[in-house]
Amino acid sequence: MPTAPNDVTQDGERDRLQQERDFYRSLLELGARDSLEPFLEEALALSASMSGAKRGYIELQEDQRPEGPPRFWMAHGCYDEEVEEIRATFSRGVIAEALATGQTIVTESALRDPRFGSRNSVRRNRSEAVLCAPIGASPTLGVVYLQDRHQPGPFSEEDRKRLEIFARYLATFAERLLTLHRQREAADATQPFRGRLRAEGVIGRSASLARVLEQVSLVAPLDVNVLLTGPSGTGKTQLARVIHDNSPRASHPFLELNCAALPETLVESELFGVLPGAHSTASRKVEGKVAAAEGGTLFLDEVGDLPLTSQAKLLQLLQSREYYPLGGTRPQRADVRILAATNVDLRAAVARKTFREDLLYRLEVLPVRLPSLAERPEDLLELAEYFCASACEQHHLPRLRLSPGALRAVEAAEWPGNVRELAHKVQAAVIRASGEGVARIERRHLFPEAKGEGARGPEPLTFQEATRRFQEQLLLKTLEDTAWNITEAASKLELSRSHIYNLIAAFGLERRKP
Ligand SMILES: Nc1ncnc2c1ncn2[C@@H]1O[C@H](COP(=O)(O)OP(=O)(O)OP(=O)(O)O)[C@@H](O)[C@H]1O
Repeated sequence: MPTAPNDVTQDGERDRLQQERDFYRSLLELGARDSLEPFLEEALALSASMSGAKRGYIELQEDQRPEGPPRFWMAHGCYDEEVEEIRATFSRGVIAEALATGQTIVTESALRDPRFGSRNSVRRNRSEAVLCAPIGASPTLGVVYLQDRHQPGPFSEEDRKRLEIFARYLATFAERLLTLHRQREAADATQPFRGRLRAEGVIGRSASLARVLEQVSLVAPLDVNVLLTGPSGTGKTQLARVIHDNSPRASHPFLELNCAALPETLVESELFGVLPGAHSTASRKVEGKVAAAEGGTLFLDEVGDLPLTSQAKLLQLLQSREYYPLGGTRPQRADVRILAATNVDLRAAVARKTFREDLLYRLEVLPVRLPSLAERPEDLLELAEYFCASACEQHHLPRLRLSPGALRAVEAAEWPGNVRELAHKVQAAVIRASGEGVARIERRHLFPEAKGEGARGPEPLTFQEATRRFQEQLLLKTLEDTAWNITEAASKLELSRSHIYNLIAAFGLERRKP
């Protein structure tokens, strides 16, 4: 039966109302964000889906310095590795104009627009339809920049009005988040020492970590031995590397020897090398780690497991800077800095006579103690988010996020294996969640072994959450089945295309790389 014109109008109105409802719901979720990265990502996806834009870019200028590079930015509609390139080619001319004037820029074709057509970035990027709205007015906090529509043609007047209203909301949210960010940065106790050190991979902002970085900044430039102590998995090896990287020896080798991983008979040949004829199987010269680290740093992990005979030889090396390779009769000179680490109490080992006291004094000229995670709970969430992002990058997965429930579970759990255990748990959760095709890591992905309620128990599913997950999985499957053809997916699911875009943004779905 043909549809009556009235029905068509009613359908259109219903669709419009539904879209509006979806939009305000997404806006509410956006307003509840408390960190900048997910906020920018969702804000941009929403702006793009609202206007049917293929690509987009959003930036916030923290200090209102339009001439400097933006502190926070995000691109949409491209893979991670394309972002840098795209960011460089997005029209700086259009963005700069919107930032400087506080006015929305809309053009059918930036390429043919006399205001922008001569700009290199516009020509390189062959920018056609562009819509760029400032976020906030006096001061302008940033811009949302949209380019190229899924449908041919320019952005409409309606698109412009909607983006301007949206940018007004964004300004309020962004201001709150920038203030929060500034407060957090001010609360970062490690900040004063990070300026003096190259320690980018060392995550955390607690006062205990700051003390460690302070000590490291003092010992790194000096040519003294350092003993790193602290429980297993707290970052001793990582810190040894930081000491080396920040020392005058940084351009020379950094070598590591795990004293516990080798049988007693091999430790010395690994350390000092072997000359031909040293024993029945030594037919050629084997270089030891001390020689290989010449001019650089040798890190002895689990030094407490070094056999007593090797301890005597190490002591000789530390005292005289000389050593004998196995089978050698002439001493070799060595220019090597020794860093050592232990997670056992070496004083107790001295008392048991399994570790030489004179060696301990030589090694711990400057001891640095790494705190356990329990001593710095304020670093937990940042570490978890960092390991989540690096696992996604390492496994070439779309960017997953830890749900609020998962983050609460991280805080509530105990981490006897410290940072290493946390890193492994988060990595496993990333793999489980991506295997299920969901975009958020839940508590059950982190602690699948836990049964029942409690800190590590699986999250009880509300009807609403179960429905949300079902929708997310169904949408993702349909998108994959249709090779992300939005029109086809919309027709299969009997939804409007804009509804599909809204859902993609709301669930944070991203197309997997082929
Ligand atoms: N503050 C940190 N920021 C980021 N990663 C960290 C941090 N601390 C530790 N890690 C990571 O945790 C893992 C374990 O750290 P590391 O091997 O340095 O610990 P360790 O104290 O030497 O352990 P062990 O005593 O077992 O030798 C490594 O992958 C390391 O990169």
